[in-house]
Amino acid sequence: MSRSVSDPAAPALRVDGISASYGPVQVLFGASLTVERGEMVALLGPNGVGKSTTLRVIGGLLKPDAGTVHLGGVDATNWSPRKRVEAGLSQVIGQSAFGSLSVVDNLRMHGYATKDKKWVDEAVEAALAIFPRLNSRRNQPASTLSGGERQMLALAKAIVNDPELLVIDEFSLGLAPVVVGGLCELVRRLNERGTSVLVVEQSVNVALSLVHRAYVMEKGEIIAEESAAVLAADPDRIRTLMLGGHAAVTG
Ligand SMILES: Nc1ncnc2c1ncn2[C@@H]1O[C@H](COP(=O)(O)OP(=O)(O)OP(=O)(O)O)[C@@H](O)[C@H]1O
Repeated sequence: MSRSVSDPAAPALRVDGISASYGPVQVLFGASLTVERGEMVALLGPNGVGKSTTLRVIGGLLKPDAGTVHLGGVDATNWSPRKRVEAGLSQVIGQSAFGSLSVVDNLRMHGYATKDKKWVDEAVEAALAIFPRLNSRRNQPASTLSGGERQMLALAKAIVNDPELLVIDEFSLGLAPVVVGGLCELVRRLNERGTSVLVVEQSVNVALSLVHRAYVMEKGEIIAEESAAVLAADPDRIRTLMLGGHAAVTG
């Protein structure tokens, strides 16, 4: 499926009624969410409620028991992870890199889905230009990078993919606030260029300062959906939701 086949009027991502399990243990119970084109959305919730599992289903790393995943209006539920990447999905999950390869080679490898290798070279340089710190370590093995530098590399890889939809799991984890600020700025820039964004983020403040809209998940279900500005203005409600409170939403 090439990117051009997707429907420009359709949402970048539509997850509809997803249920998923690890062996006999069901983790997701009919979760639904949408990311419109050009939108930045957060998926929030307490630990262990199924946020990362939702991202795994979106990326094709876990097959759902029920429900569908549409990318750009096209049913991608049964697509391989690779086909989803080719359709414009880029995921930043953890800080995985090929440790023995240099920063530059890690970035080049990430352009594998792109046929235009000249474009990949340009994209690698453009991505490195955004991160001078990473650029100064361009020929160093990825295994020698600090945590913050690895997150920069993970986002730089996403840029090389030039994604329609960027999905990020926990980019602020363990990073200094100044680094997180820089990463947020980069995500904003990508979004301004047209990339839609879905982010799972432990820090509610970081997430709400970045996104337009947020969903809150509890026990594998979406229990609230709100504009980020409305949610940010109501710290009591955020606290209740993040502690896992159905009552706060329905009441
Ligand atoms: N590979 C796995 N095998 C079995 N159970 C798993 C696996 N991965 C996650 N789980 C379980 O599924 C549930 C949901 O996990 P998930 O990682 O999706 O939650 P989360 O909301 O992302 O949590 P956190 O915010 O702590 O990262 C948890 O109970 C977790 O222990």
